[in-house]
Amino acid sequence: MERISREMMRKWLSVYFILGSQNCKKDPLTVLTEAIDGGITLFQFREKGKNAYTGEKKRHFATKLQSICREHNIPFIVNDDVQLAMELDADGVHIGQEDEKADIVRRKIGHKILGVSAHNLKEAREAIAAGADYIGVGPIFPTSSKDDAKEAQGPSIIRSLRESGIQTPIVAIGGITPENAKEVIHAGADGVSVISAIASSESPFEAARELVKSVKK
Ligand SMILES: Cc1ncc(COP(=O)(O)OP(=O)(O)O)c(N)n1
Ligand SMILES: Cc1nc(C(=O)O)sc1CCOP(=O)(O)O
Ligand SMILES: [Mg+2]
Repeated sequence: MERISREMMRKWLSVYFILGSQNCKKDPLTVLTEAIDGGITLFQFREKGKNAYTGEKKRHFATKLQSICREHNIPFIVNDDVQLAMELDADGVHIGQEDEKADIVRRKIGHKILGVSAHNLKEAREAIAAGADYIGVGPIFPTSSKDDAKEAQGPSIIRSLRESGIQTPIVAIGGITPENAKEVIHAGADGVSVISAIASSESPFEAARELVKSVKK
């Protein structure tokens, strides 16, 4: 397996859905299936926070979500837990500034996809130097899905990273909805990453479809 190309990475980032059991009003497997039918392009397993599964329950839950992704050719990314990603032979890992160091993770995962969170130009440059395939930039808008989220920076952070010469694929995250998704794409993001816009929707299928439409416009 080779490192993913930037072109393919940009396509996969288009509508990137993140989910954990704690985010769902209904059965998470149904939510993921509906979201895939609605057109999501990438999936992240993020099982953390209050009442999150741990140990064998977490692993078992992850394998169920991974099977659904495999059936539909949607790459499966694991948040934070590099060991789980390797055990499951996931397609990649997403880590933040408080997680294991990106260069160490890159060595552990070989050519699997590596996503790294960055909040400014310095972090973005370091992530890229360490081998990130994409960077996750946020929160763009206020979010209630992450307890320790930083202050929202608005789409201008994406524009500023692009103007500073960052060409690595970027996905915007935090408070993104079908209504504001266009703004971050116009600012230079390759895609949008969401939890609540899909997971808290009455219809994850419709929500995903609306996001796909907004990102394409
Ligand atoms: C696509 C994407 N971007 C950013 C994050 C946030 O990662 P991190 O800062 O490590 O925070 P947690 O998600 O681990 O709470 C992400 N998960 N995905
Ligand atoms: C997981 C995560 N990371 C963020 C960051 O800023 O790095 S914001 C966030 C939560 C995104 O959820 P929602 O789409 O419901 O706002
Ligand atoms: Mg993290």
